[in-house]
Amino acid sequence: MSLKKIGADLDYLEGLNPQQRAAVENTKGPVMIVAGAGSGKTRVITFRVAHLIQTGTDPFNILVLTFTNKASKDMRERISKVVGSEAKNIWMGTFHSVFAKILRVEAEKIGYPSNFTIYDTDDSKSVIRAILKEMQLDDKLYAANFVFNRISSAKNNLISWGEYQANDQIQSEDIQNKRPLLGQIYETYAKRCFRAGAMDFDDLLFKTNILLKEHPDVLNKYQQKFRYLMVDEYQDTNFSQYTIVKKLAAAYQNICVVGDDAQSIYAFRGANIQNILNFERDYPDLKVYKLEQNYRSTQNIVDAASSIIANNKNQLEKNVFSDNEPGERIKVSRAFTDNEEGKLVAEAIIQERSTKGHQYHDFAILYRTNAQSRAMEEGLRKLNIPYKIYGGQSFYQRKEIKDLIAYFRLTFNPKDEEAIKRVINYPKRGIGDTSIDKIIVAADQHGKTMWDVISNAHMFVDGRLANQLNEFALMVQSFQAEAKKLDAYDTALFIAQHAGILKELYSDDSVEGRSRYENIQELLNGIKEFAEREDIEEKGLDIFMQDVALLTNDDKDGDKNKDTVSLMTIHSAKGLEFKNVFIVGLEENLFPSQLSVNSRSELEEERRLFYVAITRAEVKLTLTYATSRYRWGTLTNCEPSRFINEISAKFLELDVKPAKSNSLEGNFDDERKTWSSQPRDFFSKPKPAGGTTSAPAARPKTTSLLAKAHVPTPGFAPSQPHEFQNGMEVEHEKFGFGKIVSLEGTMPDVKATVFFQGLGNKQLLLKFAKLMIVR
Ligand SMILES: Nc1ncnc2c1ncn2[C@@H]1O[C@H](COP(=O)(O)OP(=O)(O)OP(=O)(O)O)[C@@H](O)[C@H]1O
Ligand SMILES: [Mg+2]
Repeated sequence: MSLKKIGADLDYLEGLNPQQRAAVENTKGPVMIVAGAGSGKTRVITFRVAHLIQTGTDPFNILVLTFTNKASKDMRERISKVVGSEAKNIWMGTFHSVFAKILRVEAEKIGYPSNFTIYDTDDSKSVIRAILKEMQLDDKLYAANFVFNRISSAKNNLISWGEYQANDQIQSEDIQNKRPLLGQIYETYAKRCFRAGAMDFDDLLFKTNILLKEHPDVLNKYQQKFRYLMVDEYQDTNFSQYTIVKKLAAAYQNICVVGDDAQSIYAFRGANIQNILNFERDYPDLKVYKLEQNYRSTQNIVDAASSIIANNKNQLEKNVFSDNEPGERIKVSRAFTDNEEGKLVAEAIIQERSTKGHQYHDFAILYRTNAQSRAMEEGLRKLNIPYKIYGGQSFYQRKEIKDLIAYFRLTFNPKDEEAIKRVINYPKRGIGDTSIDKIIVAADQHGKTMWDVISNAHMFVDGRLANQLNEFALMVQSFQAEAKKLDAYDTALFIAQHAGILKELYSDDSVEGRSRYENIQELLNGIKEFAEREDIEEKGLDIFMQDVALLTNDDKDGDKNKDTVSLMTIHSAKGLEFKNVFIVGLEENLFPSQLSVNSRSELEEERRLFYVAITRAEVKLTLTYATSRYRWGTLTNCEPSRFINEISAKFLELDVKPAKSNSLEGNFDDERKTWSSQPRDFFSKPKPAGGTTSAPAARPKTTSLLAKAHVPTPGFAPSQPHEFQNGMEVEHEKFGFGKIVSLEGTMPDVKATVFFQGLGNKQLLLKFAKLMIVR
């Protein structure tokens, strides 16, 4: 055991049970903890790092890999409470952010500029679409999404394009699937990215593997540097990540991984449970610690979670118990529509908050898909409940933000072809698609990059186009010159002004235009904050840009201290905990998702997702479902999820208000508020599977009233006449309340002109606008 630093305080060890403490103090050699949710795995890593530092390890020698940026930020904060400011020197972050940082230092060794661009998923798909167009391939057979996933999965399994093409099994698979050209597309894609000095997300790991494999000196350097490695959420690592960890740990073998196979929810992205099993094989000296006590949740929640996961065949055996109070039963609530579900959750939050003394930040609403947040938001807004949505469309994914960032990217990496394509004609400068095609053809013909052609335009194209390109090149060069002199904020402002973006957005005084302008201001404010930070020395825009492609909404802390309800998908809730949790949309074909119900392995993954969701709750858990909901523009009948049925009845309390027309009611014992004599049949529905209809059988007699108050009218189902009329008062998700001025066209393309207070007339296509009738 390592020596205690003189005077170091080791009191924190008191906050650990004997198994946790052993795992914390045993810092040498390989350690693995596979244990259930809430058993303190993350706590062990946190305390272990603190302990290493308190007993004399240099924080620069510690590498901790977490699943989200937020997780690493929280962990660092907790460690700093024990070790003070030394905590900032720990290498800690997601795989992507840590290895992007290392690649910036080492990029030239593998032929990349150190200021390489990180292509996000949109950029990658745009490159793929361009390639498909050039190769004149059927974009249904070779859908960009499909091709992207195929390339991604090859990279995550460390298969280069050369190996892909040479692998007989892969080739025959592709031929069988009538897509024999995937290998060639992969090759062109990889070369295109390389020519643009760009790496996609998967490259950050794939190229790290290449770097460590081909440069033993670099491998050795990082093995010496990272003498202690720790990985949280190890069950969700893919092969590429597994290999990096294995290589780095090879010299000292001080590696500690923690995870829970029952929470593996990223198989669709290549995560491989095999990595847990391999670990035992890789390190024969492995010490395995068992954590069995759940400290997070009430007994009811823990036992219900165990009863759910027991339905999965494939799992490692674990015991879990809670010493906390038995707690309340899990509440199951039914709504008739998704909008009513939102209302019901909002009302429950108000009530729970006043009866339990919880604050808004103690509540989380978890859903399977981002689209479900709309109904929740509406419910919360109506009761003035403050909330924050995590994930979803990131601030950094908005068009105007990406446009300005593309100018920044171009400034530091003029080879970046996706950035060129994005802004060469934005704001408009008369360089249209035909001109862009000319640039690409010239670049291909001469083996040059697009930037070579643009910056020497007169050598490659003639006349007017050459002049326009020359002007564009001079502008970018002026940005480069300013970036050398100015700090991040002044450079960014200079670019926003001189590229014409600020003026373009300022002159658009529509609601959307104004909000885009505000978003640009918000980005500039963020850059200003960065430039004014005192804890960093280099304040150039290039430094700010390094991580920007990896940032998500959740990393913006604007409202960190606000007391808000959290809304997020279950995938983003991993590792988190809240006193009071709502899991909404527990319906067949939504959760479990429609695509998963035909295969055991996918259904088991959905069940693990449900297990993750349940185990986020500390004291109170509510499950909700709607009997009808709008999906893809039509009202759809929904059945309660099979997952509710899988929870043993003794853990549940049903709150399904009497509704004579609903077949569920017959089984519900209203007085005892519990299961009837045939609990397990309770949710097995005799009704036909969720077909689409405008008058679902399960809806209550009050349908017409509800329709006026909450339900989007089924008017925009293509085959039906709509219910809108001139003069009707309606509500729009974004524009608020308005009045229909006129209606034109026939279904499904009826266009409504609606007058909104303060905004004037707006034309909306009924089939997309999701207008609700108020009166
Ligand atoms: N020995 C302990 N004493 C008191 N509280 C503890 C102890 N161990 C863990 N906890 C608390 O229990 C909760 C769950 O711990 P933690 O988040 O580390 O679990 P986990 O195993 O990482 O969960 P998950 O699988 O969901 O990521 C946290 O609030 C943590 O502070
Ligand atoms: Mg954890």
